[in-house]
Amino acid sequence: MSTHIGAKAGQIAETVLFPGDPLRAKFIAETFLDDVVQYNSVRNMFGYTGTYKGKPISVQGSGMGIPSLSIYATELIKDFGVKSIIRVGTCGGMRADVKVGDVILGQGSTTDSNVTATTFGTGIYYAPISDFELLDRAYHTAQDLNVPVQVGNIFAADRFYNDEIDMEKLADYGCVATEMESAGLFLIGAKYHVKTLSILTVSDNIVTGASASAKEREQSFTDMMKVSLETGIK
Ligand SMILES: O=P(O)(O)O[C@H]1O[C@H](CO)[C@@H](O)[C@H]1O
Ligand SMILES: O=c1cc[nH]c(=O)[nH]1
Repeated sequence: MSTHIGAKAGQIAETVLFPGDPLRAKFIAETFLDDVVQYNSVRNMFGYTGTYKGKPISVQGSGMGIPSLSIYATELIKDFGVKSIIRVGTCGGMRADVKVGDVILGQGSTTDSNVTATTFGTGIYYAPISDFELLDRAYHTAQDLNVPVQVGNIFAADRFYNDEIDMEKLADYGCVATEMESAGLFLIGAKYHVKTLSILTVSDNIVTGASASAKEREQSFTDMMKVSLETGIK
């Protein structure tokens, strides 16, 4: 048991799917996994281990934002020996052609969070990137499943409600979608030499104002979930 995860040693698989919403973790476990055991309910940040196509895999809620995700990612790695973490998240499309329901693979993540600056000090603008092997696997898995994906730079924002940032300029420089965790996850992956990736579904579009409901965010993004599960067990 760690400070925030009430699992016993050996209860968490080496590969973890990592949605922000703990109810999305519950949905993935109950919908796709066999022989499921719930190992965590501390703070209602649900965590489950089961098997997918006979292979062990865990699903753990991360909460929202880099500070919350960092707690769970660090404990998964340091206290439970996790080797691969795949974020299974929602995001806002930053261009009009990035539509609700589209699946995005995070190649790298730009951020306004201080985590990169406080890790390396003044003048170093570290560029957090995902693990290429996981990215490559997810890309080809999506092709096999006939799920169209876009691959790109994810803007991980510290604030969900934010009119201070020039999102148009970021989009012009290649940012595809915005969410709140990827840069923190990729940074922790680099620190502990653990594989990390973000597989995201567009839940709304910040240019057009299109939006999915909370129920859809929790349950209906099954393409992303299948790509994540297949990537996780390969
Ligand atoms: O749906 P999740 O995975 O929580 O991801 C997105 O949704 C939350 C904001 O509504 C933030 O955590 C953001 O990154
Ligand atoms: O963090 C998020 C998640 C979804 N949509 C956004 O615009 N931001």
